[in-house]
Amino acid sequence: MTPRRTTAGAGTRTAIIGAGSWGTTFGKVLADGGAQVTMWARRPELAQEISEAKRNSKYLPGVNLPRTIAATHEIERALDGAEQIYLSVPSQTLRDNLKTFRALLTSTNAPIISLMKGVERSTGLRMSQVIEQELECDPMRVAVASGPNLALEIAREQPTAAVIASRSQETADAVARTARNHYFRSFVNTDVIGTEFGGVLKNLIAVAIGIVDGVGYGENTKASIITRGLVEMTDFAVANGARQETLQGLAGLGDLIATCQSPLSRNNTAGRLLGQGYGFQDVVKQMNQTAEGLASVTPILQLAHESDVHMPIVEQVKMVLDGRMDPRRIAPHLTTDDDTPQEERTNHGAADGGGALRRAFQRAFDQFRNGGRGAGGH
Ligand SMILES: NC(=O)C1=CN([C@@H]2O[C@H](COP(=O)(O)OP(=O)(O)OC[C@H]3O[C@@H](n4cnc5c(N)ncnc54)[C@H](O)[C@@H]3O)[C@@H](O)[C@H]2O)C=CC1
Ligand SMILES: O=C(CO)COP(=O)(O)O
Repeated sequence: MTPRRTTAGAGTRTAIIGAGSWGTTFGKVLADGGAQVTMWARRPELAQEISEAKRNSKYLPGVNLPRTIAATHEIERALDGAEQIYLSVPSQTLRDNLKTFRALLTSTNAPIISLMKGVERSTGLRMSQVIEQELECDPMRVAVASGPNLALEIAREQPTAAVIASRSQETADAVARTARNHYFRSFVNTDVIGTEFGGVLKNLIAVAIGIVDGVGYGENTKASIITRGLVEMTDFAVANGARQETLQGLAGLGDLIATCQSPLSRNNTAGRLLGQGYGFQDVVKQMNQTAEGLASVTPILQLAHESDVHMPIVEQVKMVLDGRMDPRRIAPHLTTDDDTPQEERTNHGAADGGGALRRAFQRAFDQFRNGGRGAGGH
């Protein structure tokens, strides 16, 4: 079947900063949707391979990239005339990259879209917050993309969906029209917090699932951890300003299923090595791609503590990473939990006595008070 070339985003000039597996795959998604794509690769030889051979053999072996895709190691060329700018570097390197490229990124009003799924280890900030802080830019210019998006499957043009979130509906819509083709469809929402935390938190549950796999436990244990993991994700995200329904969508449940089920997942793979008894340092050495969950565990638990959210599964991941717990003891609940029967509760609005409702009113009041802009929490 001749792929139907979407017209909505056709011709949009896009730049992608980061030529790893996801940046390169997303460049293919955009180019296959008719956008003009110029990638920035740190290494000149990688830029050359992408531009000339239309390959990225290290990250996407066997995948032919669109003939129209270009790449350069010169950031000025990559950003020249870009109408949309996508960021796809490891989360822990974002701030330094923004500092390096600040002048170029602040000399344009092009939307900046985060493709990343981590929180900054030193501050606990989400990627959109780091962008807004480092560039001192209008939050309405910033969007994030997330969802069940294992890069290699998408690079092989297997159909999937994503969600584009921005506080600006117009920005989200414009990006979704560009990030769309016959095998990739973007939905939109305005819950940046929920969309980002969905992508960050599913990585932590995926590490737990990998541990279970490495230990050799079966589907019951995995299903219990995925189910209770979604409760932890939603409790945490709602307590930090997200909308509950976002965690039940593509960026939460959807991505959790994909990442927990797939051997393609780097977080799942890292967990499996831990479950097999490898120490944290050995796991890091063996991972030749980014496993964001390993760096997000500590800042997320710090944020959970500050927002009084109990995350027994994530706490166990931390204990395994620190060598304080035998991976074979991992369970959907902390074995140190008291033995009082716990209500299963999946309605997160009740998690904190209706606090979610109170926060929704607070957010509306903040937006009213700030002339339509949200509270500092975006
Ligand atoms: N790979 C996937 O399936 C997906 C990944 N993501 C997210 O995309 C983001 C990027 O990850 P991947 O592309 O998967 O990682 P990767 O490990 O495949 O590639 C990382 C890229 O960043 C480059 N890099 C490393 N240090 C850098 C620095 N200091 N400055 C600039 N570039 C640097 C590497 O050379 C490499 O090209 C992560 O936040 C990840 O969670 C999101 C959806 C899917
Ligand atoms: O985010 C992803 C799928 O949506 C990729 O997951 P990993 O980072 O665990 O490989």
